[in-house]
Amino acid sequence: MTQIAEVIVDVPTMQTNTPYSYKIPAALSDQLQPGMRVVVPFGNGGRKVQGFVWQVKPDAKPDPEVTLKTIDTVMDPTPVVNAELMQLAGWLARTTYAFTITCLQTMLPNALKAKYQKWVKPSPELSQPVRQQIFGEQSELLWDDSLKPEIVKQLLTLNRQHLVQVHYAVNNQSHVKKITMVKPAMSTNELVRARKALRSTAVKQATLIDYLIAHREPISQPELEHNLKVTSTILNTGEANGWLTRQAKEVYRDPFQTAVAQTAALHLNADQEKAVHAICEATDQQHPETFLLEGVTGSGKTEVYLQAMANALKQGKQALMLVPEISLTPQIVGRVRGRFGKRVAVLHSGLSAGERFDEWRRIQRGEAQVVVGARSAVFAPLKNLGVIIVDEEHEGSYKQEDNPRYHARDVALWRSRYHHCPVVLGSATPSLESRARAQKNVYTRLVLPHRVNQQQLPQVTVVDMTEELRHHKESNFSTPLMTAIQDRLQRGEQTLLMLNRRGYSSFVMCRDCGFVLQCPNCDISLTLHMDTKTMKCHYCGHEEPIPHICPNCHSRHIRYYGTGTQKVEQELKSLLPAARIIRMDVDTTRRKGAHERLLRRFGSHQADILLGTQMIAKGLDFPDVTLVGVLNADTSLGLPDFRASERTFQLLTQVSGRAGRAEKPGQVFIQTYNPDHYAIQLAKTQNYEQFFGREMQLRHRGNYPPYYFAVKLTASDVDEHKAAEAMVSIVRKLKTVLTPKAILLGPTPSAIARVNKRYYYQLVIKYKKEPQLDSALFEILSQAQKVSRGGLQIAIDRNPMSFM
Ligand SMILES: Nc1ncnc2c1ncn2[C@@H]1O[C@H](COP(=O)(O)OP(=O)(O)OP(=O)(O)O)[C@@H](O)[C@H]1O
Ligand SMILES: [Zn+2]
Ligand SMILES: [Zn+2]
Repeated sequence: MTQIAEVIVDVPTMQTNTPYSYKIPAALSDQLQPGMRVVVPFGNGGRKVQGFVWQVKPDAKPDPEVTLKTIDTVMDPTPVVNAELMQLAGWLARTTYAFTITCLQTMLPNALKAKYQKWVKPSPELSQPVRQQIFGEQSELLWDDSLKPEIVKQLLTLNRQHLVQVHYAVNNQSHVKKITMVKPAMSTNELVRARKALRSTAVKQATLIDYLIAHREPISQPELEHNLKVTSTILNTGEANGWLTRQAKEVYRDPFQTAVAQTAALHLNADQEKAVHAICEATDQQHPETFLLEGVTGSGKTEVYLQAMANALKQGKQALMLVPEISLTPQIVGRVRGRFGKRVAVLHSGLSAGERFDEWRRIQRGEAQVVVGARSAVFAPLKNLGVIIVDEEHEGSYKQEDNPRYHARDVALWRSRYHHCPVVLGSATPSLESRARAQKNVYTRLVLPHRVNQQQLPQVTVVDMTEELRHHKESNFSTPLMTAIQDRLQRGEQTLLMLNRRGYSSFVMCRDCGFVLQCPNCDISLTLHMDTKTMKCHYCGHEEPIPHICPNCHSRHIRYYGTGTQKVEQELKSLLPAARIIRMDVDTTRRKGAHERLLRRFGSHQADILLGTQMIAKGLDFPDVTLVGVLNADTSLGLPDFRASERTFQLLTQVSGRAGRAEKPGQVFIQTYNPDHYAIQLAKTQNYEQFFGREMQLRHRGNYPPYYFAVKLTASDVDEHKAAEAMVSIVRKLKTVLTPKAILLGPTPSAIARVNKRYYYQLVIKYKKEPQLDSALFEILSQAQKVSRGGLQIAIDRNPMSFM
């Protein structure tokens, strides 16, 4: 009998969902558990790859015909993926058309992801002079970016001639941070004796012994050195003389730069009370119920979440709260920390890899009971969930755009079934999908129809910009909005101005020939960035200097078009020289913590106006903001996508909701060229229910989600022909398995047909029930794997956020 482990291996060019069998070496025989990472040989070259133990079979009877390879080493003392997450990975792979290995890696912090080092070593046949020239005295060489191109070229040739051998090593990147702790190693009496034996000139040593006599508890070395003003040399002496011992202690990196004041639970109003009660009951009865918490902006949804989470903790359970792009909502994180203090772990992309790894370990070891995080935090290894919150559940950022293309909301629902705990989906503007499910009683609807403290919703005015443009030219500000801003400045109240970023970036155009500078790699024009004085491509990152002469006709009449946030800021400064403005966009928030700093400055009244992109629309709760202006409501409306109206309505409602949240009433101006569009008209009255009814009718008529399911397939290749051909043959294949009721859109070139030198073709399938679709898609995927070395890539996106 042999001990065998089924291992999911990490081989990008040969992915499959089937695990490979490996022999377990005797040394690991009763150590190996599912969910541990291992290093295994793979393929004929004996190349080393990382894998996850999927299953351990203690008494397998392997096929005698097959010689099994043996596991090299194990990388973890305990499993890094627990039983629940293993099961979840399998489910994700099946439902998102992804590979299990990709799913497993997505669940783990980056520090635990495989990193490979390529090493090269000389074969015995390699001549001594060449060996000396390339390797010197080293027995092998790390093959990385630092190698000179000549050497790389030479190595490639030698490799083909089998005169050198390349092998891969798996690198463990999970560094645990440690500090040195110092503590006395002698009894007080012994230390007193040692003190007496010192020469009178040994002042520093005397200080150290005095300290050790007075303090028996360990202290960190840096702290001790700082307190006593001694150097490490003195501590070395102390250790050599046996006065003290030093020991490394594991510490966590602290991702929080600021402390927050503790808060107590607020007294709930009747609607909040009802909601909290329902959620707590589901937690207490271990009922995996899904709640849709539909509460207007400023209705106190956060307080409902906090009290539901507190109840879960009281039951000895844990709570998970997802927020969209957390770095964008530091206020929310502050509130959770204010209520639960050190029990909170935070996971988001703003953390360094080390900080993230430490937060993850605190969760895994059960040291954190509350987790707040963005999309991928839905995989936090909490073992005993009592409630899951998905705040702003309609947000598109919960859907991952790359493999595995999962939606965090779906994962949250899966985990709720696993843990038998409720999920709360909260929003002022729920996604149509969720609201439709509540309609069918699949979800339980909870409603907070009023703002807390009986405050009114803000008064919204829609400004017709075509009309405005007749009076004055080319300003970003209509007269009523400008008057309102001036009024706020006089009263010392604050203003929020939002610029709809999409399709609103600046570009340059030649006034003589109309030439617009395009990205050489993508079908999209380059964006002007004044801070770096460059033209940038937002898709592939290409960058070049701003042209001063037209590359096409050599004219000098280049015009800088469009109004990015920078331009609006300039105009605002010239119109209102006294106003203090904070600008918030990708450029001003790139540095770590910048976002939070800017918001703190605004919150403490160091500015009158916060001007920003979509990132200021959500979650902000500033009592003195009484005016909100939307400079261009239309750009998101103009997108040729079925969700364009929904997105626009959500955005306008959310941003309007930032005004008048405390005692003072709020006012909103929405500038638009489509004043009569229903999404804008209904955002004006913040009438979600009416918008829902209207939009559902349109979706029904157009056979769109949520009435239909959808899958989007994309084929891309550097050769346009190959991409198109692949799509055509996929369509041919699909037509043989689909029922006549399925609706195919395409194949067509994607909205941006070329990105980073690759051409994209797509197909959208709308369907209600297609029993054979899944298996057909998996077959397409695995066939694409086999030919993918040629460059063709196939992507499958179930329930895509857009059809573009
Ligand atoms: N029961 C209550 N009593 C007094 N104040 C409350 C109560 N509940 C919430 N608040 C306060 O009301 C304000 C708005 O609440 P909150 O930010 O939770 O609203 P929200 O529904 O999440 O809004 P949005 O969707 O607009 O972000 C907050 O400052 C909060 O502290
Ligand atoms: Zn590009
Ligand atoms: Zn020109």
